[in-house]
Amino acid sequence: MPLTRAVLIEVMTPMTRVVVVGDLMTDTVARAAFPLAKGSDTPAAVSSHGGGSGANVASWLALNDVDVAFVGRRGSDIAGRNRDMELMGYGVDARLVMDSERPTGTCVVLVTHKGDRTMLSDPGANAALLVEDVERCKDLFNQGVHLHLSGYSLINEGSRKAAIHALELARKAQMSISVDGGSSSPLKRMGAEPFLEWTQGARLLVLNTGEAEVLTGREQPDQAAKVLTAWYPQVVIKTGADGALWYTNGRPEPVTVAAEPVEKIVDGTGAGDAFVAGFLPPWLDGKPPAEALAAGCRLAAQALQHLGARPSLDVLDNPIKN
Ligand SMILES: Nc1ncnc2c1ncn2[C@@H]1O[C@H](COP(=O)(O)OP(=O)(O)OP(=O)(O)O)[C@@H](O)[C@H]1O
Ligand SMILES: O=C(O)C(=O)C[C@H](O)[C@H](O)CO
Repeated sequence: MPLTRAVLIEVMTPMTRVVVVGDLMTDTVARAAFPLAKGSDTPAAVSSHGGGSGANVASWLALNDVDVAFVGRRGSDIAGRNRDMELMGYGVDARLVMDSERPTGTCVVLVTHKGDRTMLSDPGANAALLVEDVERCKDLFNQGVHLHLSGYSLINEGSRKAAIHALELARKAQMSISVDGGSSSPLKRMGAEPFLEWTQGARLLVLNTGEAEVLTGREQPDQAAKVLTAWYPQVVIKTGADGALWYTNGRPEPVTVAAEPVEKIVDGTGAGDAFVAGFLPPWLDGKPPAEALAAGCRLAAQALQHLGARPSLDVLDNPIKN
């Protein structure tokens, strides 16, 4: 290829390849023998980690050398500063708007010694992501770039308009779009219809089995995937210890891939987000779905083997640790 000025500029200024719009949290993980007896003083291992589904996907993508930008909102507190530094440490182009009124989102994750979990979420600043915040990052929305929208942003009423705006910008720029289901309980409270309507035009929907059942009423993931291809060209359903499946209309059966064996599950938090980050790059490169599913399962298996939703960086060991 002749080395024209245009080629040189392209080589020298790598374009953002994936834009993630979504939630950013601090996860406080407490590992203990649950359930707790009333009035008990139970020993627990408590640690603080970066979290939030959107930020998790962006971090894992950056760790895997994908040019990625993250659009979200944080508080003007130490937790927010740590999260900002952490994202930059991973190599994410972090476009965080600072909220002077709300704290950085926090999620208390209670984990049993077997790795089972319950999460208590306070979205904080995430619930105030504005249309203007997304509009300010308009430069990121270009043809050839992929938008991954964290379903939490759509489900949360406070950030919904901003999430819908991001989808509109991406559609206008003819970007490919993937959306995840957020979480089954709030999705159920919101109802399937609005979710299906707002996310029209997405090329890929990624769900766990609970979210798939909420959206379709089908308990069997393969059945749910078939129903969903009436709305989306491609559907991926994460099936926990079974692995994951991919389906597109017209195929007799979904492509399924078994989960990566994990000897000891330490903490399941963020395994689904790691799966998405593992799946997207080969999928965007046009690799066969089985290959992309396997890459998703591999990254999810990594996430299952440590505490917290994404690997920690040294920045979290600073004295300003939250
Ligand atoms: N027991 C397990 N053994 C191996 N891999 C697993 C296991 N559980 C989950 N995974 C991997 O993690 C991926 C995501 O898990 P899951 O289907 O539970 O989605 P999720 O509900 O979004 O996850 P999470 O809430 O933990 O982030 C699965 O597709 C699989 O690859
Ligand atoms: O594990 C999950 O289901 C999550 O979605 C966890 C979130 O990504 C997040 O880390 C919680 O703040």
